[in-house]
Formats: sequence, structure tokens, C-alpha cells
Amino acid sequence: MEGVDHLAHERNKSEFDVDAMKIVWAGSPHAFDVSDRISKLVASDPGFRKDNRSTLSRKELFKNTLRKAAYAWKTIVDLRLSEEEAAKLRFYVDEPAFTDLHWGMFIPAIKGQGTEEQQQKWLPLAYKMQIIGCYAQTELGHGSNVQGLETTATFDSQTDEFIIHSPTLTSSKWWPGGLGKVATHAIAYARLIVGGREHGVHGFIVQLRSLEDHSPLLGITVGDIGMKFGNGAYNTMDNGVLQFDHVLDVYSIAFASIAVMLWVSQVTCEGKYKQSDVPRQLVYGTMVYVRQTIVADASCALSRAVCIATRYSAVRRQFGSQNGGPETQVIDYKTQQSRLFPLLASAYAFRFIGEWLKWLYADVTQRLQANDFSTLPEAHACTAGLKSLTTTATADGIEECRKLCGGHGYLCSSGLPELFAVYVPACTYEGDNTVLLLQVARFLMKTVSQLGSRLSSKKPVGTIAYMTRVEHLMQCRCGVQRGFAELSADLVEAAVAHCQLIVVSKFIEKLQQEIPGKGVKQQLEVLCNIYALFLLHKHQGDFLSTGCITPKHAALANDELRSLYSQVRPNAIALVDAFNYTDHYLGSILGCYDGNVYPKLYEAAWKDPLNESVVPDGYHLYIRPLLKQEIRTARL
Ligand SMILES: CCCCCCCCCCCCCCCCCCCCCCCCCC(=O)SCCNC(=O)CCNC(=O)[C@H](O)C(C)(C)COP(=O)(O)OP(=O)(O)OC[C@H]1O[C@@H](n2cnc3c(N)ncnc32)[C@H](O)[C@@H]1OP(=O)(O)O
Ligand SMILES: Cc1cc2nc3c(=O)[nH]c(=O)nc-3n(C[C@H](O)[C@H](O)[C@H](O)COP(=O)(O)OP(=O)(O)OC[C@H]3O[C@@H](n4cnc5c(N)ncnc54)[C@H](O)[C@@H]3O)c2cc1C
Repeated sequence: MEGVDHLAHERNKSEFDVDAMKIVWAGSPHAFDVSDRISKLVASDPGFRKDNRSTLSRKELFKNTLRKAAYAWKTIVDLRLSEEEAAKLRFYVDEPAFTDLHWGMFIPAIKGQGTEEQQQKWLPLAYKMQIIGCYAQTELGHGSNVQGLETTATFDSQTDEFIIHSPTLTSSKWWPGGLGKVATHAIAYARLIVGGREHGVHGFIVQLRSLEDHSPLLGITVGDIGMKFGNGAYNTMDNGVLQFDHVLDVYSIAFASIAVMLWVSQVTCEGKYKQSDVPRQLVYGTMVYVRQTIVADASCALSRAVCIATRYSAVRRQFGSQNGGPETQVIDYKTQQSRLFPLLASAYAFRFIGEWLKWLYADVTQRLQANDFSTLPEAHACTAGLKSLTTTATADGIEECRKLCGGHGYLCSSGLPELFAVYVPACTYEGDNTVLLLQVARFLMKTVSQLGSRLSSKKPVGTIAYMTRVEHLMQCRCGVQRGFAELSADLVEAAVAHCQLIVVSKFIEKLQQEIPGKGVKQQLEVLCNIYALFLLHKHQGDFLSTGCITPKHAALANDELRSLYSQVRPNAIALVDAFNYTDHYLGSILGCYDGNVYPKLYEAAWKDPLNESVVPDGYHLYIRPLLKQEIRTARL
């Protein structure tokens, strides 16, 4: 039945003000207004249609993405959208594209690491998209180990030029998004060599393609690296391969087509390398920035999957019919609740940790500008650790949501397979999640060794302040790195626990703020308790074996969890409505707002290209001979 809200009875059960929750989720009334407006704009524009992605060939898919990007840009210019609105437009268009790397990494790298002169030259062009950039760091042979990159940038003091070269096959740049077919420029990372001496990895702005006919410039070999996981999904992106054959800078350094990002260090005209007194790690600054945005995005992907699974769980009925009455909604099964509601709670928890991390990043950026580098290690540990924690949980959570939807979750029209395929590389890109946790572990061990050192008078603050309250850490006298590699698997677990503590404590801090709206705060308290107790339940072995809790505590926590699930149950649909996702953005029949799932599934099946004819292509060649036992004589 068109127009009937099949979930209305669920919506009527809710005990809180959904509109007020929408504002909490969005972050502010203004953010809600922008998000709501732009999501409707995208949903109502057929130019942003996305329901055909899984049936397009790679070439068609890619061309369609180019069209969408151009159309999106025209919309942004025509409607004079602000940067915030444009970012929302990109979000709701919901298609990975070269523009992500241009706006998400190329521009931030120039802003964060370029000199003023470089910024003046490149940023106006980049903002108008008169040049399109990518971030070319990873190589065929090395991704995680940035210091192991092989590409070289040799300064020639005779000609005032840098010569960029890929000396080996493994030094080929491999993976950069946008590089394959679109980018005209790259920030390429290479080992700087001046006067025969090496000075570590630095970023260089390199022109790759002609601005007239898009052909690669002399000495540049460039192309796409091929199909990736899943149909559609991340294949809208042209991840690329790139080799430099002694590529020369033809202008002077300041206005060069290859320009070294000089903030961290300088090469003088006489060919001398000068390391400035800022920490070398600022070369990694763009990664810190992007990791923070990835954390902010994790809650979007998880909430989207949770919204689909929650709505469908309220629609789906199996077993339990009494006297011919309706069967039980699967959302009423405790097992379904114990799998689904912790994910709902995680979506909210990640929303708030994303907000907090944005604040932390803004704070560290301000300090860096004032030459205060003291909080950089903590910012690195937080962005790396929380990126790892939230993306792992989100990727696993999306897959769990697919299973929560039973067989129908496996259909592309559920939206979940594509969401998973697009999302799962977030566990690898911008730093493999285990490698990033090892960075957190290193930071924790360093802090612990300082606690134990009589020489250090530094008291840990911020996210590590709790360490002074942990008695056995205070007595720790170990050296930083001794035994590190041997214990790394345990240290990674410690790093996860540390990050979970941050997520829980920031959720609690959020609840200490004033939160308007009837029943909103109470709902968030329930979710916060579910998040924390679910973790305690999941890791109760660790808590028990370390004596942090007794078996009685563990049993109490479990009882409390069950009671919290019952409290969430009547509010579940309203809690996912608060995400304010349009059906276009969700891209899921199972998750559609009105819950009218079955007629839509039935209708969609008939639209599949395989159903264009009743008898399939290939019947006469392969099916008939088989049925007639003529297969041995048929020419296959
Ligand atoms: C159609 C629609 C159109 C719409 C159109 C609309 C148009 C308009 C739209 C407009 C809007 C558009 C919106 C755009 C959306 C954007 C979305 C973005 C998407 C992005 C996608 C992302 C893609 C993915 C990109 C990528 O994937 S890009 C590549 C990323 N690659 C990595 O992530 C490598 C990992 N590896 C390392 O990060 C390191 O290598 C390693 C492991 C740390 C070891 O580092 P190393 O130095 O070797 O070794 P250590 O010795 O361990 O460290 C030595 C010392 O340095 C310390 N330290 C290490 N680090 C750091 C660090 N950062 N910071 C500070 N310190 C650090 C460490 O603590 C130690 O300190 P100490 O202890 O000494 O005090
Ligand atoms: C979809 C996608 C988009 C990307 N976009 C870009 C881009 O735009 N620009 C760009 O430059 N790069 C990009 N990348 C590359 C990405 O950043 C790297 O793949 C990532 O940093 C991981 O590095 P790697 O591939 O070398 O993994 P590896 O380091 O080879 O990881 C392989 C395994 O080894 C383990 N491992 C590695 N080192 C250690 C260690 N020290 N201790 C213990 N275990 C270890 C890892 O945990 C992992 O299990 C992209 C990648 C993907 C998948």
C-alpha cells in the first residue's frame, strides 16, 4: 500500500522528542538545517541517482562518476553553496570520487605543509578546481613504512631543479585515489637528496598531466590499478599507479611545477638543506587531519547500517504466532537486541567521539601555529587509535547488520553489501589499523616509562591523566622499547582498551552537558550505559583476570544490560529516525522510512536486467543441450 507508514505504530511508542535528538545528532540547529536541506536537494535530483551502480561495467561506472562530479560542482557553483554545504552535498551524493582526495588530502596538505608562497600559487587554482590534485604517498613496495619509500627527489644546484625518479618497480606509486585517470597534480612523497646526502621523506607538488589535453607529461607513466573489492562500491575511484622517469622541474623553485613542501625544511639556492626547528613529524600532518575526518565519518556509516537493520527488524516477523495472530517482530528477540542495540549505542558513541576529536584537532592546530608542539604526540595517538577502533568496529558492525537482516540483507537492494564494500578499506587506508594501534602502544609505553622515571617531573594530562591513578603503572620501571616487539600483540590489546576508555569517558562528558528536549538525555544515558556495559561484558575475561571486577559484578552487568535493552526497545525506531537519513541516502529497500519492504523487494526483483527476458540468453546454447542430453555434441 503506497503512502502508508508501516512503522507508525513503532514511532508512536517512542518516549522522547525525536526532533530534539536530530539536533543532538547533527551537532547544532545550524548543522541540522544544512544537513536536512542538502540531503533533500540531493535526494530530489535525478542527476544524483545511484540505484544502478551495481549493474554498470567499470567503464560506465567511472564515466558516470565523472558526470556526477561535474554535475555536483556545477550545482555547488550555481547555488553558491558554502564549503560546509558543499561537503554535505558530497556526503549525500554518496559516491567515492577523485574529488575526495582533491578536497580531503591535496588541499589540506598544501594548507598544512606548504609555504605561504606555495599556498598563494596553488590554493586559488585548487579551490576553483582548475587543477585537480591527489595524494601520492604509498608505493607498490611500501605503504605503512613511510620512511621506506623509494622514490627520490634529487636537488640539482646547477639548474635549481628537483629531479623526481622511481628507481625500482617497487617504488612505483600505487593506490593514490584520483591518480589513475583524473589528477593533473600530485603531492608526491619522495626521499630528498641534496648534495649527495639524504634528508628523509618530503612532499613535492608535481604536475602529472597536461592542462590542455590531459596527456601525461614527459617522464610520467600513469594509469589505474584495476578492479577492487565488490561491484560498484569503491570502483568509482581511480586508484592509480605512477612512475617518474627523471622528471625535471622546469621553473624556479618558488613557482615550480615540482615544489618541495618547505615548511618543515628548506633547500637553499646554494643547495643546502636546512631543517627548521619544528618536529619532523609534521610531514605526517595531513594523515593526522584525515584520520580525524575518518573518525567523524565512522558514525555515519555505522548509523546507516544500524538504521537499515533496526527498521527491517521491526518489519520482519518470524515464529511465535498466538491463536493465528501475527508472528513476533524479530526486534523483540533478546538475541537480536543483544546484537543490534550495542551497535546502535556505538553509532551514538562514535558520533560524540568524532565531535571531540574535531575539537582536539582544532586545538592542536592552534597550538602548532603558536609553536607549541607539546600536545602533538597525544593528538597523533588519539587520531591513530580512534581511527583504528572506530573503523574496525564499523566494518564489523555493517557486516553484523547484514546478518541481522537474514537472507534479504545479502541482496544488493538492502544497501548493505555495497556499504560494506565501500567502507571496509577504511581499516587499511590512512594507516593499517594494527600498525596504528602499535603507534598508540608506543605512546603508552613511553608515557608509562616516564611515570616510572625519577628524572621526569612531567605529569600525564589529557587522555592519559588516568595513568597516575593506576597504582601498578606508577611503580613501573621498564624501559620504553625493551620487549616491545615480543609483547606487541598484548600491547595492541592495551591500546584498544585505552581508546575504548576515551570513547566511554567522552560519552559520559557529553552527558554532563545540558541537552534539551523531552527524554533526550535519558535515552542517551541508556545508550551510554549499553556501550560501556557491553564492552565490559565482551571483555569480562580481561576484567576478571586482572581483578578489576568480581564474578558478581560481571553477572550484575549482564542483568543490567538486559534491562537496558528493554528500555531501548520502544525507542529503537525513533532513535534511528533521529539520524534523519533520506531513503536516497540509505539506498536500501529494507531500511526505507515507511517500512513497506515486501512490495518494494518484489517490484525491484522484476527490474533486474536478468528478468528483461523470460527465457535467458544462452538457453539455446547451454541449457537446452543439457536438458536434451546433447551437451557432449554441443560446441561450448
Ligand atoms: C561523485 C561525487 C562528487 C562530489 C563532488 C563534490 C566536490 C566538492 C566537495 C567539497 C568537500 C569535499 C569533502 C571531502 C571529503 C574528504 C574525505 C576524505 C577521504 C579520504 C579518503 C582516504 C583515502 C586514503 C588515503 C591514504 O591512504 S594516504 C596514505 C596513508 N598512509 C599511511 O597512513 C601510512 C601509515 N604509516 C605511518 O603513518 C607511519 O609511517 C608510521 C606507521 C606512523 C611510522 O612512522 P615512522 O616515522 O616510520 O616510525 P616511528 O619510529 O614509529 O615514529 C617516529 C615518531 O613519529 C611519531 N609519529 C608518527 N606518525 C606521526 C604523526 N602522524 N603525527 C605526529 N607524530 C607522529 C611517533 O609517535 C614517533 O614518536 P616518538 O615515539 O619518537 O616520540
Ligand atoms: C581503497 C584504498 C585507497 C587508498 N588511497 C590512497 C591514497 O589516496 N594515497 C596513498 O598514498 N595511499 C592510499 N592507499 C594506500 C594505503 O594508505 C595503504 O595501503 C595503507 O597505509 C597500508 O599500507 P600497506 O598496504 O603497505 O600495508 P602493509 O603494511 O603491507 O600491511 C600488510 C600487513 O602487515 C601488517 N604490518 C605491517 N607493518 C607491521 C608492523 N610494523 N608490525 C606489525 N604488523 C605490521 C599489517 O597489519 C597488515 O596486516 C589506499 C589504500 C586503499 C585500500
